[in-house]
Amino acid sequence: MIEVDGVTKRYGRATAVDDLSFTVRPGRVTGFLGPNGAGKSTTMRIVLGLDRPTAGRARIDGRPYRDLADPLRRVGALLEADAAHGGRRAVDHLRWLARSNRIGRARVAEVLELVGLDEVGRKRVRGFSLGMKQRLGIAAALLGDPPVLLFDEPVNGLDPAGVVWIRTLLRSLAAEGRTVLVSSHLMAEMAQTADHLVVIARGRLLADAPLADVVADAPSLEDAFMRLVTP
Ligand SMILES: Nc1ncnc2c1ncn2[C@@H]1O[C@H](COP(=O)(O)OP(=O)(O)OP(=O)(O)O)[C@@H](O)[C@H]1O
Repeated sequence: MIEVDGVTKRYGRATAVDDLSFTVRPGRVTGFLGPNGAGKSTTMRIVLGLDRPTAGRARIDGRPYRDLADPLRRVGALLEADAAHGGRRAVDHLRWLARSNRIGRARVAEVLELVGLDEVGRKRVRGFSLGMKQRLGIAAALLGDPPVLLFDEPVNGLDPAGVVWIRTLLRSLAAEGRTVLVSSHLMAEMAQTADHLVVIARGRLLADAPLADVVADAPSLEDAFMRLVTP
């Protein structure tokens, strides 16, 4: 479970997140939607302890990120595809992450296979396409087999087969009882992937409801979204 509780984040005089509260529950895919600059990435960074809120707090399974021992075993995240150093081999990047969280080497081979990178694991990351880097980021997120997962725009750079693959993966992670929060601008994709939606704009909560409720009176999720975010 992810709890965001009265979180505000200001950068100077600009308010990126404004007294935001919501809970992401296990066993379903929760889509995190909002226009550019709505505060989605900032919120995810705060949940992951990468940014400090100006007010409020965020918890993962009841604890702030900084209190988690071996955090990769508690929460996995894909924030940006370029997190691995270009000069590193994919397998070494994952081994280094695994070692830092007391995860066995066998799991590295497992996640490489899971994301379809087993054949290129010994290649350097700088030669990877954006889609391959995205898969490597997903492998890192899954490394600790965590019950909580956050994905920021995971289908960026993926070809149509990759988009279907990530949709299937997210759905199966939720079906296994994990907590899955995924941000996206692709409404048609979200309509096929998410069970529940959290919609924000200008850092404020606009909707926290089942997908079916959000689209109930609209021809599509895109229409429902535009209605919600248009002031
Ligand atoms: N480090 C920073 N310093 C100053 N302003 C920032 C910083 N990070 C984010 N912001 C601002 O905070 C607001 C929210 O940004 P954020 O990246 O969280 O939005 P987002 O919903 O993830 O957007 P997008 O969909 O475009 O990725 C924006 O106005 C952004 O310019």
